[in-house]
Amino acid sequence: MAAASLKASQSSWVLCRSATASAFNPLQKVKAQPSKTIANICARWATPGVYRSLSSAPLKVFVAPDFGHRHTSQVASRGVSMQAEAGPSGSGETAELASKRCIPCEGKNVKALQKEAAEELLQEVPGWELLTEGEFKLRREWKTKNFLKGLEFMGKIGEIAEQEGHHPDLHLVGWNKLSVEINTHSIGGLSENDFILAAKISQIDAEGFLRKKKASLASN
Ligand SMILES: C[C@H](O)[C@H](O)[C@H]1CNC2=NC(N)=NC(=O)C2=N1
Repeated sequence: MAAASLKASQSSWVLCRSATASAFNPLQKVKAQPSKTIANICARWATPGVYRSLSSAPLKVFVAPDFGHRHTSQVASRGVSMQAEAGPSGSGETAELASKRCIPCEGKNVKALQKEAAEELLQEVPGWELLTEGEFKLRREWKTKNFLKGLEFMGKIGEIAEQEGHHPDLHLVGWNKLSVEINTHSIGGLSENDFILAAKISQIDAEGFLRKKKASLASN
């Protein structure tokens, strides 16, 4: 699963989540203190994520969903980025998007998203990438445990697509490389439907289908 790379934007909130929570808790807002690193601020939660050590300008960092609790001191002492993987629970924004329903693609209400709007919504579906060569699309890839698990995972995705009446393009190549591409065929581009479908797919508990990926430490 592609690691979620999180964007930091200039504002003053650090958003943390409780590492003990099994399900996603409402994000805990913690005022960023320029003097402390985000790791220290979130030490109590120590959720792995892409942390940026606080420069003078406080940063807003959405902490990626954790994939198992990391040792606090490791995070605090390093004060550097820890690359998290977008997990099944996704962020609070993913859950909100996933709670929506796709609207009929043939309706006149389906609006094509411009690039800026698509990039904004992309922040709510960590792990997905935006393709802008030709028709805009969302794309995500996984390495599955084996070929049959890949087909099984595709089946789960297919069930959601049928429920939503909105369908992705599914590819399973090289026996275990599963990739999903989504856009709205009726408009030849991206609509909110595509992000809703991506969010719902991100909510699938894919643990049983995917090869385990070792989390890695990366410098800031
Ligand atoms: C009739 C049927 O609902 C439409 O053709 C739906 C089916 N699924 C779809 N899926 C996607 N991704 N885009 C569409 O425009 C679309 N249209």
